Amino acid sequence: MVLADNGHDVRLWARSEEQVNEINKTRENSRFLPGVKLPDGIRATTSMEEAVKDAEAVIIVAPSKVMREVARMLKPFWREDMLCIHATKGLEIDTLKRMSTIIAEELECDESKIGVICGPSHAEEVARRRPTTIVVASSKEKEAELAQNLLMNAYFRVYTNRDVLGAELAGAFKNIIALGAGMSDGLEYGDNAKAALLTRGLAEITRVGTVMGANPLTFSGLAGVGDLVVTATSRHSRNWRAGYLLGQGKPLQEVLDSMGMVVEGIRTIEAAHMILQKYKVQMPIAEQLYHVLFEGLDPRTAVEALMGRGPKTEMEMISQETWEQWHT
Ligand SMILES: NC(=O)c1ccc[n+]([C@@H]2O[C@H](COP(=O)([O-])OP(=O)(O)OC[C@H]3O[C@@H](n4cnc5c(N)ncnc54)[C@H](O)[C@@H]3O)[C@@H](O)[C@H]2O)c1
Ligand SMILES: O=P(O)(O)OC[C@H](O)CO
Repeated sequence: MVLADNGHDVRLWARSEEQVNEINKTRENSRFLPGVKLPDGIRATTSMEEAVKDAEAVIIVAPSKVMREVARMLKPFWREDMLCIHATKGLEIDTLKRMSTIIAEELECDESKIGVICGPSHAEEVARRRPTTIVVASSKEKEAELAQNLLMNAYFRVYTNRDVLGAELAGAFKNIIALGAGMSDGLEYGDNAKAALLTRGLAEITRVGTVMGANPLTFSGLAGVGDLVVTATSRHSRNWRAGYLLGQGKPLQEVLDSMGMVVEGIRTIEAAHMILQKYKVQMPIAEQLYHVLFEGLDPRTAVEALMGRGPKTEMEMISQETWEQWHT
């Protein structure tokens, strides 16, 4: 919608013929964005070739679980001169790879060709043209600026950032903490507990992101703090809602069945469980969430475990030893 509002010719690929027909005939996507009239400049299609042919830019927004599959479908029609960015907030669980790596592998291009857009932007509000700010990260300054020019308008403000790795990790990890904040709300633990989770959660994801090579400042920006705030507080947030239902004692499968949309945080908690073992970095909140989601731990016991940890300094990020292990 943002691109169409900016006067671009937009083709929207989807796999469901029913949804494509609905969009083209009624200008509405009644399942995901009921009540929103889509601009005439958007043409939906089930043909990847038709969607991508002659395009200047391609934006991929598939759930992380199917990113590889979708990028593989794009490959025959992809050209090196196309701008390619994604908006997916997750990791590949088995390999811990980021989405830009997966896309580059499938398109057989250099990873620096792939950028990411992230930041606090629930589709429900962007589609109603409510003021929104995002960040586009690309290691190529020119490509970041091209994406900025394509997307920016009066209600959609776009910043650039060169730290693709940091932006992707911040976008994926904030879902873990937002899910934890939802769980805290589901347990009716109040505002102090939620503020603590968000603050210490930000410290936790910044710490692990830095060990993995991110610029810590990216986590203070729109991709980190900005998206953490929106995902942990918005009524539109799937991750917060899933956590809320879990905190109320609903079983994981029942929660997933009731959502009807992707909840990236759940898979990212699985990934974090592997990351903390691989990078030997502490992720206490993610670890407790893993025990709750996948090992049946009572959420109240998880909170007791977090509160009962030994005394610490607030400023501790990572040990010199850990830093040297990953950066020398
Ligand atoms: N919804 C938002 O406001 C928002 C904002 C920013 C980023 N994101 C990110 O975008 C990604 C997708 O989220 P979403 O909100 O669109 O999820 P969603 O659950 O609302 O929609 C997922 C879409 O992917 C399609 N899909 C599922 N499997 C597929 C496959 N194998 N091939 C092709 N398409 C397939 C589904 O049919 C559906 O249309 C996530 O990583 C999410 O974090 C979402
Ligand atoms: O609805 P959520 O929790 O998946 O969050 C979606 C986006 O990341 C918000 O920017």
